[in-house]
Amino acid sequence: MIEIKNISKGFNGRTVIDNVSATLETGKCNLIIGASGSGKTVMMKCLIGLFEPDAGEVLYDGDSITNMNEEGRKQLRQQIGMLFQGSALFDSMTVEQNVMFPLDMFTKLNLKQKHEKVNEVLARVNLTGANDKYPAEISGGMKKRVGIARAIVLNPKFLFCDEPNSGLDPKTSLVIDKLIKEITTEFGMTTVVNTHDMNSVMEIGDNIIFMHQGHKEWEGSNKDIIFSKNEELNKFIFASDFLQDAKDMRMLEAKGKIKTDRDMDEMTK
Ligand SMILES: Nc1ncnc2c1ncn2[C@@H]1O[C@H](COP(=O)(O)OP(=O)(O)OP(=O)(O)O)[C@@H](O)[C@H]1O
Repeated sequence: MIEIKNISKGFNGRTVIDNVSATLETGKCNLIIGASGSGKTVMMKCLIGLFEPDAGEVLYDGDSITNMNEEGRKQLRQQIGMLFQGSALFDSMTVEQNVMFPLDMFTKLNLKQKHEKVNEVLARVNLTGANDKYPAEISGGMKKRVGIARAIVLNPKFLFCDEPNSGLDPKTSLVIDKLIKEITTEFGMTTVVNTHDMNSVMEIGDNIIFMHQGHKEWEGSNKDIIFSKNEELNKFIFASDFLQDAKDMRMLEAKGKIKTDRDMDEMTK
């Protein structure tokens, strides 16, 4: 579990994160959503300790990263897996070498053990046999899966995914979303996803934090979102008329006002 307690952060006298508190739960996909510039990336950097907040603190399973010394942070970082926006694979390394990298850096496993671990995580992301390929030889979706394999190879307790669907088609995005959701449950990780992909929000949003102009405007699940009356959230989510119509339909459906396909036909006559 990650607890965010009254975090604020500013640059050059301008507040960018304004007194945000939230609880990011274990075994769940916690999404940080919001328009461009709303503070999602700054928030994520405060969470993983890349930025020092001006006020407030972040607790990992009760331990405050804000007050941790360098050694404590180093140990914590080994429990954190990161999936970067562009996958951030090393182009000159094979898939296997990319996934093995954290094992080389942070463990004393022998080569046989490292091979076993790499093969185990590659199998988990459905990339068995891709060991010797180079990033340039695989698709964007496969690169993300290699990125996920590398992020989970040290069995992290916390997984951070920055825009995991950027550059992917909707079908491949769904595969990546489902994979993130599955491994989160399977390994009991606290997963934090920074996104503005509405499909992801609806698909994997167990706990959604909506950022607006640096503050937490709304919090809820993908089940709550459709009924939210928050004006800013609705403006953000239902930015197109098509989505607004879809929301109206879903609400009628949920209230039992649309019962059959024939009713739907009547309504659209
Ligand atoms: N290092 C920095 N120095 C000064 N201002 C910064 C810095 N990093 C971010 N900002 C400002 O903080 C605000 C929030 O930026 P942030 O990158 O968190 O937005 P975001 O919600 O992640 O946007 P996007 O979806 O486009 O990535 C922006 O106005 C940005 O210009």
